Amino acid sequence: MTVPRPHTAEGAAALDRLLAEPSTAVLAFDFDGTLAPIVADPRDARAYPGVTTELARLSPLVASVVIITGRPAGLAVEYGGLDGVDGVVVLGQYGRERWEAGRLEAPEPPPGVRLVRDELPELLRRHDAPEGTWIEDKGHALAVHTRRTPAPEAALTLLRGPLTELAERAELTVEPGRMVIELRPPGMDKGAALTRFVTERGAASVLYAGDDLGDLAAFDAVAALRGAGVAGLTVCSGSDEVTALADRADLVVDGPPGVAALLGSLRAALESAPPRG
Ligand SMILES: O=P(O)(O)OC[C@H]1O[C@H](O[C@H]2O[C@H](CO)[C@@H](O)[C@H](O)[C@H]2O)[C@H](O)[C@@H](O)[C@@H]1O
Repeated sequence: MTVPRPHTAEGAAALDRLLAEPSTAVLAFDFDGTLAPIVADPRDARAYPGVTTELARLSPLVASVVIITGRPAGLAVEYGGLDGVDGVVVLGQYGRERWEAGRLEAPEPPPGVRLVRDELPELLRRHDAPEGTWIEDKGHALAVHTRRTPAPEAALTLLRGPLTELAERAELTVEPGRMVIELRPPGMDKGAALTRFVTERGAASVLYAGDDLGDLAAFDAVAALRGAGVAGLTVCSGSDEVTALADRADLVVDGPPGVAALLGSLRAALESAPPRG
């Protein structure tokens, strides 16, 4: 199984560096839509078959494997079976939380989160949110999901204005995503989280794979890291729902099955590489 070739020169150079010097490479992944297929109920999301095993085999071959997700870190660990991946780090809630070796670090949520928690049900009633609209309370943030309504895009359009107004009053950030609008604390995003982690590890190369609008900040971070001499490869887990990432990515694969295949090909290439030295 050969590793698919990125279609950009920068991406191809980063892949070559990653394969030549894996011990200085960071492999970073989003969770939903990238490692786990999108499902109607967020509580049913699980890693695509084979993904966790491939991550576990890749982890000792590279500097670090890190998951950067909008999910609470503990939930991503549970849904992804990530406690079976030695050395993995999970940066949850867009980088506010850090899970590593079974320990979770998280700051207190800002007071605006409580305000949103208190007001959101009444706001949805007042604006006739359709049947199927669902509030996901993530402790540090709240997400309003419309995937299970009869017309998810129309429901998002209906709620976008009122949710933005509430977020402003609560001094929170609006994070749009796949059939979801999240109200979350400002001051951190996946780009800042990725930059901090790559710098902490002193990596010479980074691969970042994502599928949703929240991953664009990480793509921006990869571009900035290139300017600082870190070889960067962006991978889009492609879908019909979000096209903005495919336009920016060095490599586009076919959703979580494509990501799983990419992991397998990387692992096979690294395992078969002759020892260096
Ligand atoms: O950063 P991610 O790991 O991609 O997490 C982003 C959000 O993903 C989840 O919602 C999305 O996946 C659900 C399950 O497939 C799907 O039902 C929903 O429509 C998607 O928006 C999650 O529920 C959010 O908390 C995450 O922030």
